[in-house]
Amino acid sequence: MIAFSDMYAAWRHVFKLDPDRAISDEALERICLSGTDGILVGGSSGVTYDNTVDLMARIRRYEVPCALELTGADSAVPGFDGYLVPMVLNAGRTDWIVGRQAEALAEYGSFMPWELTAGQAYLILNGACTAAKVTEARTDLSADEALAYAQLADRLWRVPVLYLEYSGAFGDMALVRRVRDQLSQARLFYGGGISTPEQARAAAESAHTIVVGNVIYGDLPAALATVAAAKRAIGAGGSA
Ligand SMILES: CC(C)=CCC/C(C)=C/CC/C(C)=C/CC/C(C)=C/CC/C(C)=C/CC/C(C)=C/CC/C(C)=C/COP(=O)(O)OP(=O)(O)O
Ligand SMILES: O=P(O)(O)OC[C@@H](O)CO
Ligand SMILES: [Mg+2]
Repeated sequence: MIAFSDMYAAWRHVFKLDPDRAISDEALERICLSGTDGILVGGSSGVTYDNTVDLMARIRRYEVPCALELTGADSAVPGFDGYLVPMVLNAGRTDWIVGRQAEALAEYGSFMPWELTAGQAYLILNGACTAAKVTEARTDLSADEALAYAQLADRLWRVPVLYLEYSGAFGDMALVRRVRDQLSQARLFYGGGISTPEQARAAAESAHTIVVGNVIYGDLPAALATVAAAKRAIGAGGSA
């Protein structure tokens, strides 16, 4: 069996599916057979055990790797290929950085499949997205501040995944590249506003892994077209 760390280290393109949003069987089949490297299951609100287990079971009809972003102990469903635990570096309150995670681990840590689990340091840079609002993130960062948060996660905490989150808006690719270029060991995930092949390609040339979410629900053909574009991108994806 392939280790989870080897699995996500090979991801250049993933789709993010939200358990709280409806998707037809036909659309799900096209997503799972698209050639994407993996499916991330996660959302900022309305994620429950029932809607997560339901979505996982539907994705499991296909061979595509599938990981869960753990946003609450209540929705920690067994059976995924891997688990990512978000910690929001620029959250307004410490409970979104380490507090809620520590509370969940105090209660359920002995049940954690650690060999399938990785920490995921989020830097949220679009103040209008749900995750920014929920965590009261300080998103008006200078480039130097963003780079400092990235160094903290990568070099001090040695978190294996750093996630630049612009959910709903296409981000600053020059900044994404600067962050990637200074990383020592973390893999850089970029997500936010990718809805065209050109954006997918630019993002895939700037980050190691790109995450495509909302466009799935608004324009499925556009979402599917991001896969080939990311795979054609030159450079970044192969190495952390
Ligand atoms: C694995 C398993 C079976 C274990 C069993 C034992 C068990 C229950 C262990 C507990 C595990 C654990 C450590 C849980 C901690 C969970 C927790 C409270 C984590 C904190 C998560 C966090 C910081 C959430 C804030 C929001 C955030 C960063 C979400 C990430 C996902 C995201 C940004 C999705 C995009 O959201 P979307 O809804 O699409 O947003 P838009 O509206 O902008 O589109
Ligand atoms: O939904 P979009 O804007 O594609 O962003 C993807 C992902 O980063 C959301 O967590
Ligand atoms: Mg979304």
